[in-house]
Amino acid sequence: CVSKEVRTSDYLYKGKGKIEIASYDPFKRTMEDPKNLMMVAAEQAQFMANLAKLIEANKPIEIGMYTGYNTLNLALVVPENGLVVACEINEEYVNISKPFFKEAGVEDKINIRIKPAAETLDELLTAGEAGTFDFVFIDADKKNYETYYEKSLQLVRKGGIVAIENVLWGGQVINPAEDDLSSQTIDKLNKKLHKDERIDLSMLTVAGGLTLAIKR
Ligand SMILES: C[S@@+](CC[C@H](N)C(=O)[O-])C[C@H]1O[C@@H](n2cnc3c(N)ncnc32)[C@H](O)[C@@H]1O
Repeated sequence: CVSKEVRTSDYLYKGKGKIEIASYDPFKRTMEDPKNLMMVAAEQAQFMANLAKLIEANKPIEIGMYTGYNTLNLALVVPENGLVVACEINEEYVNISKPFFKEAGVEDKINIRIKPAAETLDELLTAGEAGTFDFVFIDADKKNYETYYEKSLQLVRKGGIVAIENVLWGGQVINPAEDDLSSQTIDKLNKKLHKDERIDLSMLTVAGGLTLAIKR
């Protein structure tokens, strides 16, 4: 999520950290939304786009698109024949995203699916697309994180990356309260990943905590 402390972020954004497309700045537009803390930090979006570029991703998935800032970053690095599948449940957010996808000239590289993300992932699996995706960014409802992780791991190829956002959840994962289901779910998933032989794991203290699970 975006840090409330903007000074160091502003310093990082100077140069190539942040996307501004002609007159339309998706980051600025999203900052006008009351839920803007949900947006990924610009330096994190940049990092993940570079990572996707590094592994030559041409089929990423974003689970929880919100206003599309990170999806746009991904769409800009996939090749001409690439396609980002963007999962979002809230049509209002999708409508905010569309003008800047169009202005950036990447609207044809983004397949927005407005429905619960688990359904979209099942559709992709049923369509025989297991093992064909390169990069998944999980950033939606916490209670379904484990489901998203399992389905994503099936969908990515060997060497593909499943990135998971907010894995430190404000530090609450260290000792989750009894009534804090989100922290408990994330903590359980973090512990599972530490023992998961199907992946190589890297957990970064970027923003709210970012896990990179690389499929073996
Ligand atoms: C933290 S925001 C995503 C931020 C976005 N990745 C970005 O970087 O700007 C989480 C989003 O997930 C969406 N969401 C919540 N539950 C969902 C579900 N079951 N399926 C699809 N999207 C969902 C919310 O509407 C919200 O827009």
